[in-house]
Amino acid sequence: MTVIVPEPLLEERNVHGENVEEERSIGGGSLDLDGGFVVPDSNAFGHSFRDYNKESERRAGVEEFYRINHINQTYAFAKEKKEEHGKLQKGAMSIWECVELLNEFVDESDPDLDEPQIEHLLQSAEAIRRDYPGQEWLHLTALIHDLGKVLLHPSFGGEPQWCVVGDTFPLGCAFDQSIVHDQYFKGNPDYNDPVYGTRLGIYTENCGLDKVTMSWGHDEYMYLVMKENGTTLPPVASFIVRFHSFYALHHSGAYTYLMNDEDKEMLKWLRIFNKYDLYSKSKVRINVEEVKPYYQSLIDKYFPPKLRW
Ligand SMILES: O[C@H]1[C@H](O)[C@@H](O)[C@H](O)[C@@H](O)[C@H]1O
Ligand SMILES: [Fe+2]
Ligand SMILES: [Fe+2]
Repeated sequence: MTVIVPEPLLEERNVHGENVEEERSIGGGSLDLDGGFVVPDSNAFGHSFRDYNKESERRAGVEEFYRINHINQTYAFAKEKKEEHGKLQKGAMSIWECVELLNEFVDESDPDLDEPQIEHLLQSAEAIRRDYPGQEWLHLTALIHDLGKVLLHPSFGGEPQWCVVGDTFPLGCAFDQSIVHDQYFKGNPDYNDPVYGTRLGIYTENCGLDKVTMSWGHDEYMYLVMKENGTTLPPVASFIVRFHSFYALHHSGAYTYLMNDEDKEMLKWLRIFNKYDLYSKSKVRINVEEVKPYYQSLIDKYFPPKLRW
Protein backbone atom coordinates (compact mmCIF):
# COMPACT_ATOMS: atom_id res chain seq x y z
CA MET A 1 0.00 0.00 0.00
CA THR A 2 1.26 3.49 -0.78
CA VAL A 3 1.33 5.83 2.15
CA ILE A 4 1.34 9.54 1.48
CA VAL A 5 3.26 11.30 4.19
CA PRO A 6 4.88 14.72 3.93
CA GLU A 7 8.55 15.01 3.09
CA PRO A 8 11.20 13.82 5.57
CA LEU A 9 12.65 16.23 8.06
CA LEU A 10 16.21 17.25 7.57
CA GLU A 11 16.68 19.50 10.52
CA GLU A 12 15.49 19.49 14.05
CA ARG A 13 15.70 21.80 16.99
CA ASN A 14 15.36 20.71 20.55
CA VAL A 15 12.81 22.25 22.92
CA HIS A 16 15.25 25.02 23.78
CA GLY A 17 15.42 26.08 20.16
CA GLU A 18 18.95 24.81 19.62
CA ASN A 19 19.65 23.42 16.21
CA VAL A 20 20.16 19.70 16.14
CA GLU A 21 21.53 18.63 12.80
CA GLU A 22 20.09 15.23 12.26
CA GLU A 23 19.17 13.47 9.11
CA ARG A 24 15.86 11.73 9.21
CA SER A 25 13.79 10.00 6.69
CA ILE A 26 10.39 8.46 6.65
CA GLY A 27 10.05 5.29 4.71
CA GLY A 28 13.76 5.18 3.87
CA GLY A 29 16.48 4.98 6.50
CA SER A 30 15.88 4.89 10.19
CA LEU A 31 14.12 7.63 12.09
CA ASP A 32 15.89 8.51 15.30
CA LEU A 33 12.97 9.93 17.20
CA ASP A 34 14.90 10.97 20.24
CA GLY A 35 17.89 12.36 18.41
CA GLY A 36 18.73 15.65 20.05
CA PHE A 37 15.35 16.22 21.62
CA VAL A 38 15.86 17.50 25.13
CA VAL A 39 12.98 16.60 27.39
CA PRO A 40 12.35 19.12 30.19
CA ASP A 41 13.31 17.80 33.65
CA SER A 42 9.98 18.58 35.23
CA ASN A 43 6.47 19.85 34.70
CA ALA A 44 5.00 23.11 36.05
CA PHE A 45 4.56 21.45 39.46
CA GLY A 46 8.19 20.38 39.74
CA HIS A 47 7.46 16.67 39.07
CA SER A 48 8.18 14.33 36.19
CA PHE A 49 5.68 14.44 33.35
CA ARG A 50 2.89 11.86 33.45
CA ASP A 51 3.69 10.59 36.91
CA TYR A 52 0.22 9.47 38.00
CA ASN A 53 1.29 8.26 41.41
CA LYS A 54 3.39 11.18 42.61
CA GLU A 55 1.64 13.11 45.39
CA SER A 56 0.69 16.55 44.05
CA GLU A 57 -2.23 18.93 44.13
CA ARG A 58 -3.62 17.14 41.05
CA ARG A 59 -3.02 13.46 41.87
CA ALA A 60 -6.25 12.50 43.67
CA GLY A 61 -8.52 14.29 41.19
CA VAL A 62 -6.76 12.67 38.24
CA GLU A 63 -7.05 9.21 39.79
CA GLU A 64 -10.75 9.70 40.46
CA PHE A 65 -11.16 10.82 36.85
CA TYR A 66 -9.62 7.56 35.59
CA ARG A 67 -11.64 5.43 38.02
CA ILE A 68 -14.91 6.71 36.57
CA ASN A 69 -13.56 6.70 33.02
CA HIS A 70 -12.39 3.08 33.19
CA ILE A 71 -15.62 1.78 34.68
CA ASN A 72 -17.89 3.49 32.16
CA GLN A 73 -16.05 3.31 28.84
CA THR A 74 -17.48 0.12 27.35
CA TYR A 75 -17.61 -0.96 23.72
CA ALA A 76 -21.37 -0.36 23.59
CA PHE A 77 -21.01 3.10 25.14
CA ALA A 78 -18.33 4.22 22.66
CA LYS A 79 -20.38 3.01 19.68
CA GLU A 80 -23.42 4.89 20.94
CA LYS A 81 -21.50 8.13 21.48
CA LYS A 82 -19.87 7.94 18.08
CA GLU A 83 -23.26 7.49 16.49
CA GLU A 84 -24.73 10.42 18.43
CA HIS A 85 -21.92 12.95 18.00
CA GLY A 86 -20.95 11.74 14.53
CA LYS A 87 -24.12 13.36 13.21
CA LEU A 88 -22.55 16.77 13.87
CA GLN A 89 -25.85 18.42 14.62
CA LYS A 90 -24.76 20.48 17.60
CA GLY A 91 -24.06 23.67 15.70
CA ALA A 92 -21.87 25.57 13.26
CA MET A 93 -18.75 27.54 14.08
CA SER A 94 -15.30 28.35 12.78
CA ILE A 95 -12.10 26.72 14.01
CA TRP A 96 -11.03 29.92 15.76
CA GLU A 97 -14.40 30.31 17.51
CA CYS A 98 -13.84 26.83 18.90
CA VAL A 99 -10.30 27.68 20.03
CA GLU A 100 -11.75 30.57 22.00
CA LEU A 101 -14.48 28.42 23.56
CA LEU A 102 -11.79 26.27 25.11
CA ASN A 103 -10.70 29.24 27.17
CA GLU A 104 -12.99 28.15 29.98
CA PHE A 105 -11.96 24.51 30.42
CA VAL A 106 -9.29 22.92 32.54
CA ASP A 107 -8.65 19.22 31.83
CA GLU A 108 -9.28 17.12 34.96
CA SER A 109 -7.30 14.16 33.63
CA ASP A 110 -4.03 16.00 33.26
CA PRO A 111 -1.40 15.79 36.00
CA ASP A 112 0.85 18.28 34.17
CA LEU A 113 -1.38 21.22 33.39
CA ASP A 114 -4.02 23.27 35.15
CA GLU A 115 -4.18 26.09 32.61
CA PRO A 116 -7.18 26.71 30.32
CA GLN A 117 -7.04 24.56 27.18
CA ILE A 118 -6.53 27.51 24.83
CA GLU A 119 -3.08 27.93 26.41
CA HIS A 120 -2.21 24.32 25.70
CA LEU A 121 -3.26 24.57 22.06
CA LEU A 122 -1.11 27.62 21.47
CA GLN A 123 1.82 26.31 23.51
CA SER A 124 2.00 23.06 21.58
CA ALA A 125 1.49 24.72 18.19
CA GLU A 126 4.13 27.38 18.83
CA ALA A 127 6.63 24.80 20.11
CA ILE A 128 6.26 22.58 17.06
CA ARG A 129 6.32 25.60 14.74
CA ARG A 130 9.65 26.71 16.17
CA ASP A 131 11.27 23.31 15.67
CA TYR A 132 9.61 22.41 12.34
CA PRO A 133 9.22 25.76 10.58
CA GLY A 134 8.62 24.23 7.17
CA GLN A 135 5.74 21.96 8.17
CA GLU A 136 2.73 24.27 8.34
CA TRP A 137 0.32 21.32 8.35
CA LEU A 138 1.89 20.20 11.62
CA HIS A 139 1.46 23.67 13.19
CA LEU A 140 -2.24 23.61 12.39
CA THR A 141 -2.59 20.01 13.53
CA ALA A 142 -1.20 21.01 16.92
CA LEU A 143 -3.53 24.00 17.14
CA ILE A 144 -6.62 21.89 16.52
CA HIS A 145 -5.67 18.54 18.08
CA ASP A 146 -7.63 19.08 21.31
CA LEU A 147 -10.59 21.05 19.91
CA GLY A 148 -12.78 18.00 20.46
CA LYS A 149 -12.82 19.00 24.11
CA VAL A 150 -15.56 21.42 23.08
CA LEU A 151 -17.87 18.49 23.91
CA LEU A 152 -17.57 19.77 27.47
CA HIS A 153 -19.35 22.95 26.47
CA PRO A 154 -23.08 23.02 27.28
CA SER A 155 -24.04 24.02 23.73
CA PHE A 156 -21.82 21.39 22.08
CA GLY A 157 -22.62 18.34 24.14
CA GLY A 158 -22.16 19.31 27.79
CA GLU A 159 -20.53 15.94 28.38
CA PRO A 160 -18.81 15.04 31.65
CA GLN A 161 -14.99 15.07 31.60
CA TRP A 162 -14.69 11.27 31.85
CA CYS A 163 -16.00 10.82 28.32
CA VAL A 164 -14.16 13.73 26.74
CA VAL A 165 -10.59 13.88 28.03
CA GLY A 166 -7.87 11.52 29.25
CA ASP A 167 -5.89 8.79 27.53
CA THR A 168 -7.82 6.55 25.15
CA PHE A 169 -7.67 2.77 24.63
CA PRO A 170 -9.24 0.17 22.32
CA LEU A 171 -12.56 -1.41 23.24
CA GLY A 172 -13.77 -4.83 22.16
CA CYS A 173 -10.49 -6.45 23.21
CA ALA A 174 -8.54 -6.81 26.45
CA PHE A 175 -7.39 -3.75 28.42
CA ASP A 176 -3.61 -3.56 28.48
CA GLN A 177 -1.83 -3.16 31.78
CA SER A 178 0.18 -0.21 30.50
CA ILE A 179 -2.95 1.95 30.55
CA VAL A 180 -2.90 4.56 33.32
CA HIS A 181 -4.65 3.29 36.49
CA ASP A 182 -5.59 0.03 34.77
CA GLN A 183 -6.67 -1.42 38.14
CA TYR A 184 -10.04 0.27 37.69
CA PHE A 185 -10.95 -1.75 34.61
CA LYS A 186 -12.04 -4.55 36.93
CA GLY A 187 -15.25 -2.56 37.42
CA ASN A 188 -15.88 -2.32 33.66
CA PRO A 189 -18.61 -4.69 32.37
CA ASP A 190 -16.40 -5.59 29.36
CA TYR A 191 -13.57 -6.78 31.59
CA ASN A 192 -14.85 -10.34 32.00
CA ASP A 193 -16.60 -10.61 28.64
CA PRO A 194 -15.60 -13.89 26.92
CA VAL A 195 -14.75 -12.07 23.67
CA TYR A 196 -13.91 -8.49 24.69
CA GLY A 197 -11.66 -9.81 27.45
CA THR A 198 -9.27 -11.55 25.02
CA ARG A 199 -6.13 -10.23 23.33
CA LEU A 200 -7.70 -9.82 19.86
CA GLY A 201 -11.32 -9.62 20.98
CA ILE A 202 -13.50 -8.70 18.00
CA TYR A 203 -10.50 -7.75 15.83
CA THR A 204 -8.11 -9.61 13.56
CA GLU A 205 -4.32 -9.44 13.54
CA ASN A 206 -3.09 -6.19 11.87
CA CYS A 207 -6.64 -5.18 10.95
CA GLY A 208 -5.68 -1.49 11.04
CA LEU A 209 -6.54 1.14 13.65
CA ASP A 210 -9.27 2.56 11.45
CA LYS A 211 -11.32 -0.55 12.29
CA VAL A 212 -10.76 -0.26 16.02
CA THR A 213 -13.36 1.32 18.31
CA MET A 214 -11.47 3.49 20.80
CA SER A 215 -12.82 4.74 24.10
CA TRP A 216 -14.96 7.77 23.33
CA GLY A 217 -13.43 11.20 23.71
CA HIS A 218 -12.06 14.35 22.11
CA ASP A 219 -9.72 12.53 19.71
CA GLU A 220 -12.34 10.55 17.81
CA TYR A 221 -14.79 13.43 17.85
CA MET A 222 -12.32 15.91 16.34
CA TYR A 223 -11.29 13.33 13.77
CA LEU A 224 -14.95 13.07 12.70
CA VAL A 225 -15.28 16.86 12.59
CA MET A 226 -12.21 17.09 10.33
CA LYS A 227 -13.39 14.33 8.05
CA GLU A 228 -17.02 15.38 7.70
CA ASN A 229 -16.07 19.00 7.08
CA GLY A 230 -13.65 18.02 4.33
CA THR A 231 -10.34 19.26 5.69
CA THR A 232 -7.54 19.39 3.13
CA LEU A 233 -4.90 18.57 5.75
CA PRO A 234 -2.95 15.38 4.86
CA PRO A 235 -4.26 12.02 6.18
CA VAL A 236 -1.43 11.86 8.70
CA ALA A 237 -2.85 14.99 10.39
CA SER A 238 -6.16 13.22 10.93
CA PHE A 239 -4.29 10.18 12.25
CA ILE A 240 -2.42 12.34 14.77
CA VAL A 241 -5.62 13.95 15.99
CA ARG A 242 -7.45 10.62 16.17
CA PHE A 243 -4.83 8.73 18.17
CA HIS A 244 -2.88 11.35 20.08
CA SER A 245 -4.30 10.18 23.45
CA PHE A 246 -3.54 6.50 22.72
CA TYR A 247 -0.50 6.44 25.01
CA ALA A 248 -0.62 2.65 25.43
CA LEU A 249 0.33 2.48 21.75
CA HIS A 250 2.57 5.45 21.01
CA HIS A 251 4.25 5.58 24.41
CA SER A 252 4.19 1.99 25.71
CA GLY A 253 4.13 -0.01 22.46
CA ALA A 254 1.01 -2.03 23.36
CA TYR A 255 -1.59 -3.11 20.78
CA THR A 256 0.89 -2.98 17.87
CA TYR A 257 -0.78 -6.14 16.53
CA LEU A 258 -3.82 -4.05 15.61
CA MET A 259 -1.78 -1.78 13.32
CA ASN A 260 -1.41 -2.20 9.56
CA ASP A 261 1.55 -0.91 7.53
CA GLU A 262 -0.02 2.47 6.95
CA ASP A 263 -0.53 2.95 10.69
CA LYS A 264 3.11 2.09 11.30
CA GLU A 265 4.24 4.85 8.94
CA MET A 266 1.97 7.41 10.50
CA LEU A 267 2.91 6.40 14.03
CA LYS A 268 6.33 7.95 13.42
CA TRP A 269 4.76 11.36 13.00
CA LEU A 270 2.44 10.83 15.95
CA ARG A 271 5.48 10.21 18.14
CA ILE A 272 7.11 13.43 16.98
CA PHE A 273 3.89 15.31 17.60
CA ASN A 274 3.51 13.79 21.06
CA LYS A 275 6.71 15.35 22.34
CA TYR A 276 5.30 18.79 21.67
CA ASP A 277 1.84 17.93 22.96
CA LEU A 278 3.27 16.68 26.24
CA TYR A 279 6.41 18.65 26.97
CA SER A 280 5.19 22.09 25.92
CA LYS A 281 2.82 22.14 28.91
CA SER A 282 3.99 25.01 31.09
CA LYS A 283 3.00 28.28 32.72
CA VAL A 284 4.41 30.29 29.83
CA ARG A 285 1.65 32.33 28.23
CA ILE A 286 1.47 32.92 24.49
CA ASN A 287 0.25 36.28 23.22
CA VAL A 288 -2.91 35.20 21.41
CA GLU A 289 -3.38 38.35 19.33
CA GLU A 290 0.21 38.21 18.14
CA VAL A 291 0.00 34.67 16.76
CA LYS A 292 -3.62 34.65 15.62
CA PRO A 293 -3.05 36.03 12.07
CA TYR A 294 -0.61 33.23 11.27
CA TYR A 295 -2.94 30.47 12.44
CA GLN A 296 -5.94 32.11 10.82
CA SER A 297 -4.13 31.99 7.48
CA LEU A 298 -3.62 28.23 7.93
CA ILE A 299 -7.21 27.69 8.99
CA ASP A 300 -8.41 29.52 5.85
CA LYS A 301 -6.24 27.25 3.73
CA TYR A 302 -7.23 23.89 5.22
CA PHE A 303 -10.80 24.32 6.52
CA PRO A 304 -14.09 25.85 5.40
CA PRO A 305 -15.02 29.15 7.14
CA LYS A 306 -17.75 27.44 9.21
CA LEU A 307 -17.71 23.82 10.26
CA ARG A 308 -20.49 21.53 11.44
CA TRP A 309 -19.93 20.26 15.00
O1 LIG B 1 -4.77 14.22 30.30
C1 LIG B 1 -4.43 14.31 28.96
C2 LIG B 1 -5.33 15.18 28.16
O2 LIG B 1 -6.67 14.85 28.33
C3 LIG B 1 -4.96 15.19 26.71
O3 LIG B 1 -5.74 16.02 25.92
C4 LIG B 1 -4.93 13.82 26.15
O4 LIG B 1 -4.62 13.88 24.79
C5 LIG B 1 -3.97 12.98 26.91
O5 LIG B 1 -3.92 11.70 26.41
C6 LIG B 1 -4.28 12.95 28.38
O6 LIG B 1 -3.30 12.28 29.08
FE1 LIG C 1 -5.70 15.58 23.85
FE1 LIG D 1 -2.98 18.06 23.91
